[in-house]
Amino acid sequence: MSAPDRASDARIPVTVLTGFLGSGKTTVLNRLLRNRSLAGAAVIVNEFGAVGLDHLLIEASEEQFTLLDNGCVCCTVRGDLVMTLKELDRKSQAGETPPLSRVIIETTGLADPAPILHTLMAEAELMARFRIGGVVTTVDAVNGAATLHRHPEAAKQVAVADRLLVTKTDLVSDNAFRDLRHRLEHLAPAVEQTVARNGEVELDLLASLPADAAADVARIAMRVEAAGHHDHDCGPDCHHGHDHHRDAHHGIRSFSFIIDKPVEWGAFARWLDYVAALKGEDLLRFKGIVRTTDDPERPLVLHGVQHVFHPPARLESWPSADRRSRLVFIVRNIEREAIARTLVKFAAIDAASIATPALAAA
Ligand SMILES: Nc1nc2c(ncn2[C@@H]2O[C@H](COP(=O)(O)OP(=O)(O)OP(=O)(O)O)[C@@H](O)[C@H]2O)c(=O)[nH]1
Repeated sequence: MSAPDRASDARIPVTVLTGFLGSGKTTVLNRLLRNRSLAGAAVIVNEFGAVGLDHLLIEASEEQFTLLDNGCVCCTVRGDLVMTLKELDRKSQAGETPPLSRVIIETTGLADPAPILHTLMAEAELMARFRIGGVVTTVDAVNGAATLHRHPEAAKQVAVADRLLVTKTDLVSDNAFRDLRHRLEHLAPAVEQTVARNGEVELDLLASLPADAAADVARIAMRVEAAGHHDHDCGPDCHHGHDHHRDAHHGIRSFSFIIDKPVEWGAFARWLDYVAALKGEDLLRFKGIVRTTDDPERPLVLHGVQHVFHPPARLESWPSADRRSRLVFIVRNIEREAIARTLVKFAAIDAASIATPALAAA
């Protein structure tokens, strides 16, 4: 099928928002969604792990929001993505939801965006209604260089970008920032790099991406290929040649804890310091929503990305009826049981009040 003439292209743009674990995708998304021009946008979020927290932290209405948490959108739930897009379009055309102006897909931090783009572009029926509205990739200035070195998915995310958003520049030196910029220029030549501090981006970011930006399959393939060939200096920790599906069996995995009783923050914070110090590099991502004894009605939201633990943020109220503490880990070579033992020992949490999601649901 030939693509419609761009000048009169009335298809709905689909923007892919990607970037490695904890690099700031949700922070950027929330900032974008506050913009009134995105009122008619739908958001599809794909989460890695059994217990997702992003759906609680994304400031989108229920009507706007779809969570795909049954697997990764670049492989196992590609079909779900296609079905979700078709359903969003159907509802909007039938007048069941407001007219659809745009779709934003937030990938998991481990996703390879190229297969996602290929999936969308391969569906003629879908492409009659939607167009690829660009790929925006967040790169964390603190962990970015090491992550690009160790995780080929991260390099691919950069390689297919139409815009790079460098986040957390407030936490690094000018030299480190300059080095990262050079590295990004190397991986994605001629792609504009923008600083996005705490998610702050220009209001028309998505509209400013080139029309049908990433629709050139050959260009995507070339860039992804190039990204794979740049890291000649891989060290022993490099995961080149291992896609995340194999990594899921060779080390990268997700597990969660649900804690019934409120936790004492002092002990809990000491436990976090301990885990970060001991497991930092292999603790790829930690997210938590925590009920503390001192203020149980206002949960704390916690984010850790490798060695960096961001300051906890206090919510004014619980985002859903479930008021139990929930902790999500995405790790490499760390056993759930090892973390569970430290929770009991350092955070002084009664082992009986810690559950796996499956047990908790029972
Ligand atoms: N200091 C600082 N913190 C930031 C910045 N951008 C994001 N963060 C923090 O980084 C943490 C992770 O941000 P998220 O937006 O959840 O990252 P993400 O990419 O959506 O994470 P995953 O989807 O889990 O991979 C949060 O604590 C954010 O507040 C920034 O520019 N500066």
